[in-house]
Amino acid sequence: MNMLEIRHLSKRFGDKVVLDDLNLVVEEENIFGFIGRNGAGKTTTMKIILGLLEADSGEVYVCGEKVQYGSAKTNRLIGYLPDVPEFYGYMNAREYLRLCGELSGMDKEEIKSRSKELLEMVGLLKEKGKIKGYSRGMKQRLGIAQALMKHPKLLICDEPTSALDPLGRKDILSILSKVQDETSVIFSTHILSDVEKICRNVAILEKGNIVMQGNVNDIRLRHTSGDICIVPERLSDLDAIANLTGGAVVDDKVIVPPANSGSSAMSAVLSKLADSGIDLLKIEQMEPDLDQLFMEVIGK
Ligand SMILES: Nc1ncnc2c1ncn2[C@@H]1O[C@H](COP(=O)(O)OP(=O)(O)OP(=O)(O)O)[C@@H](O)[C@H]1O
Repeated sequence: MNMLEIRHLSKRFGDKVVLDDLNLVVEEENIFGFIGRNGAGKTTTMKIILGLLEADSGEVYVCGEKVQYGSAKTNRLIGYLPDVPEFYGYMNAREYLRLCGELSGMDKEEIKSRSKELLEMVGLLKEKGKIKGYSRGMKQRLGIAQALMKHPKLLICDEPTSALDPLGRKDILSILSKVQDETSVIFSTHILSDVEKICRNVAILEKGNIVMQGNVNDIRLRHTSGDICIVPERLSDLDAIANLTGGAVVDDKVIVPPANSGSSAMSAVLSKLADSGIDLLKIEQMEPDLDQLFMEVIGK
């Protein structure tokens, strides 16, 4: 079943078109990366999915159920972590989760056991202090726990790592990796290295539309330049390798473009080097990282 289906969604604010006939399907899966630069329309899309914002046209389905603007019915299926989660600072984490559980109609025992389980998962079980003393990373972790209280089928996280330092980001990524066993996650961000670490599939939102979508590894393979990078054990062998393969010396490696190595690039290069007696540290086909791809697809 599709966790999320967006059909022909359009939204403008005044004259500004933010979403322009947007179509997107997120299947039941692990972690889906929703990528777009600042102002691309990620938060707008999420607010429409949550029924908090009215679309001009188009439809959104969560687990096959149609989202109605102003109705919270489909939100029982969704856990939401906003980009800047708000809390009652005078409470501690346990009190806050208890309040969230009570407001959503969970019974006492369930609240107790689920809170304990989630606080343990996000590393806050032993934290007794008030939320007002929490770091941003701790608040994001508590936000994830709160969003998961009612075992949602889909967790939507709006830029959960953007304001965090590298350690805080690492914590959140590792928590989301654990969450995926139980819940599909949509993870919006403009930090592509985070996406590469945990997402299997991605969609890139640009100018109100999805300009690229698919499996991260397939996308990388599709866009590989075919260049082969060769790193010799001895730098003195660089020129000899370049001569044998038709490549060029770049810093401490040789880059062989595919045109010089025929259709089966790697085996052609390997056979040219086979009898040379040159020892190699590394030989690999180069793949672009998501940052490069992102710049390519948004035309920068
Ligand atoms: N209520 C509003 N009224 C007018 N313009 C709005 C409103 N909400 C969003 N916008 C505009 O819509 C565009 C998309 O905003 P949105 O917050 O969805 O982007 P985003 O991809 O989430 O960006 P960011 O990464 O900066 O959060 C922006 O140009 C923003 O200024």
